[in-house]
Amino acid sequence: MSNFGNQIQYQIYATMQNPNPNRLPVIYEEWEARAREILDDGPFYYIAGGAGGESTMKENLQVFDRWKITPRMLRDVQDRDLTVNLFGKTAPFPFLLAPIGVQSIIHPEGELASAKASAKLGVPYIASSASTKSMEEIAEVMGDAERWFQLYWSKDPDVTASFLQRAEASGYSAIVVTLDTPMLAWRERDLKNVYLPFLIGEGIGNYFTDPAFRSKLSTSPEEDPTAAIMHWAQTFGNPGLTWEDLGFLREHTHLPILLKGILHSDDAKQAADYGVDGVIVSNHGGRQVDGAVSAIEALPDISDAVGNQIPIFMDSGIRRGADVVKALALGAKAVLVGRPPMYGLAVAGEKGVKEVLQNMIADMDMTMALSGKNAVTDIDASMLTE
Ligand SMILES: Cc1cc2nc3c(=O)[nH]c(=O)nc-3n(C[C@H](O)[C@H](O)[C@H](O)COP(=O)(O)O)c2cc1C
Ligand SMILES: O=C(O)C(=O)c1ccccc1
Repeated sequence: MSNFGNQIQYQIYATMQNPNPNRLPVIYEEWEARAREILDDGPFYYIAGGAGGESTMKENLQVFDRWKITPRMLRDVQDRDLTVNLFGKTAPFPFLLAPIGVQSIIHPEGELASAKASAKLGVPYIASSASTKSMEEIAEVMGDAERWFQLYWSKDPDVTASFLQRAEASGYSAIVVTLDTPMLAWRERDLKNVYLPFLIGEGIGNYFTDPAFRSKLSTSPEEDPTAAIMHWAQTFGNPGLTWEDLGFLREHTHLPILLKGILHSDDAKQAADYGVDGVIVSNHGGRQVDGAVSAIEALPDISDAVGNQIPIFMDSGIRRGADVVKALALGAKAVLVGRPPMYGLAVAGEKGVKEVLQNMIADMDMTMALSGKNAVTDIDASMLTE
């Protein structure tokens, strides 16, 4: 039990008595604006941009406003419980760090900085297949802190099997299989800026260190990086996959398997029928299908369909504490945060990631308390009206 939000709020006001002109932002939009000042066009828009005309990306934020919380009074919210049970382990908060590739384009320390910040807070870190640092390097800086591995299911089954084996060996405790990105979408900003991080050798740390990947090259990535990058580009995604292929993953890992990118309740049902351990309702931050339904809009149907069978997670548009409360009320067990901590990374490295996460947790805690709930697990749809 805690009053996390009050403590963070107190800390902020305590330092304000000694104002520092270089203080880190508090407001989400200011983090984004500071990141914009720091990063060049290519990397900034790689992060901030979406697919096509970015209508889904905008919708991801706007749809949260359709739902209203009706706060309840006199319900003893002094000591609150923010913990959630994730596959048999207690997580301190209903938050995970979303898998984000190529963090070296944001900060020189890349994934190591965000992984360390997550580890310090106890927020599970989901390492992307497309990390610039290898999954083993990330694991090393995290000690025994909770971490999951996000799989981009390669066209080469040997590479997929090798990634699963390496993830289990280096202490990752769940596999997140991202299904919405068998290829990168039409992203106008990146095409305009002629910017694709992989072509300059960023975001392929897991592949260049992988024995199965290396065994398919006639010259090593160190001798001929261009050939290795070309081979990566040809095998990175697999648009030929079907539901029947899920058995391959089960054969190659003992870890819980979650499917990321689910937006239709029939797909969620199919996932549950295939024995998958969880789903992540997500439209990839509006980066894949422009015009796709927002994740928060898709969540209630999916919760109705499979909520009592498997845990449901959600991302795409979480910016503030109230967004988290609404997502939990609509059926998510926990949320993934993506762009906000990445702006923190751009502005202040590890410290920035920690600050963004901590403030969002504090905001969530206080919104929950002021709405009349003293435990994350008590948050339900009765709090909301449309
Ligand atoms: C720069 C960037 C890179 C991403 N890389 C990955 C990735 O490697 N794997 C993945 O599953 N999702 C990736 N995502 C999607 C996030 O995991 C998450 O779904 C998305 O950021 C949620 O939207 P939001 O950040 O706007 O809330 C990426 C997102 C961004 C912004
Ligand atoms: O940019 C992305 O959204 C993404 O998911 C990705 C895909 C491949 C490599 C790096 C990131």
